[in-house]
Amino acid sequence: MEKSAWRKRLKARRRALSPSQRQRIARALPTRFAQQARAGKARRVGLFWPMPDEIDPRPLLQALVQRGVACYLPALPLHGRRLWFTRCDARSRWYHNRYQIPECRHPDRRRAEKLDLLLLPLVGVDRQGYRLGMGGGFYDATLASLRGRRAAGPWLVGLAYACQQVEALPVDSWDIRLDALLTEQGWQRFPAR
Ligand SMILES: Nc1nc2c(c(=O)[nH]1)N(C=O)[C@@H](CNc1ccc(C(=O)N[C@@H](CCC(=O)O)C(=O)O)cc1)CN2
Ligand SMILES: Nc1ncnc2c1ncn2[C@@H]1O[C@H](COP(=O)(O)OP(=O)(O)OP(=O)(O)O)[C@@H](O)[C@H]1O
Repeated sequence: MEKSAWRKRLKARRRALSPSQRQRIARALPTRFAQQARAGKARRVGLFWPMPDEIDPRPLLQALVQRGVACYLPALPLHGRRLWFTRCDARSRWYHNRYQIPECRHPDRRRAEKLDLLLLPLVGVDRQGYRLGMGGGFYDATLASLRGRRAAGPWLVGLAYACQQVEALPVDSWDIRLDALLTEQGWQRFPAR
């Protein structure tokens, strides 16, 4: 099956969750997140503002900011696909990007390489940690510089509903593999290559 067919199937799965299920899962994320020692130690964490049907990281964002962790949200670049990550705190100025996703402005804007941990949105993920996104190629392009020297970059953690994981997805040469996955069922670590 092609990536486009997988996207359709997996988007339908996450769309089927009820509002009360979504809310329960979102509220439990701060506790779930803290159950992994490496996550608890991260000082600079990249998250995302949810698009419709995606898992909602906002309760986690709020909990981390309160705990003094520096949190960052993706911002689309003017040209190309390499995302910026902008600090999210009381000083941030909010606006909507061209996909109507909220983004913020802040003097502290950095590249993914300069985060300790990056939570990635996804449409699907497989047993090996290969990720299927919305098809924009943004995260793949953002993380391409880390290919082969992953020790230098952030810990790459997919954040998704458990129903988004499947046995195996089609893989292209540019696809990045996740280090771990966090779902409502807990943490899963993928073996290093
Ligand atoms: N929450 C969140 N933020 C994110 C991403 C994401 O997947 N989730 N991205 C990850 O790359 C980037 C934005 N990527 C996007 C890629 C494609 C479309 C897109 O095709 N939108 C269509 C509707 C898609 C649909 O409903 O199927 C559109 O606007 O017409 C939107 C955003 C950066 N921020
Ligand atoms: N490192 C890269 N070099 C060249 N092209 C790339 C790179 N990364 C992604 N692309 C391009 O991005 C397009 C979309 O890729 P893909 O379908 O794998 O995106 P995705 O992982 O689903 O999206 P996203 O990362 O935004 O969530 C591909 O057609 C490819 O041309």
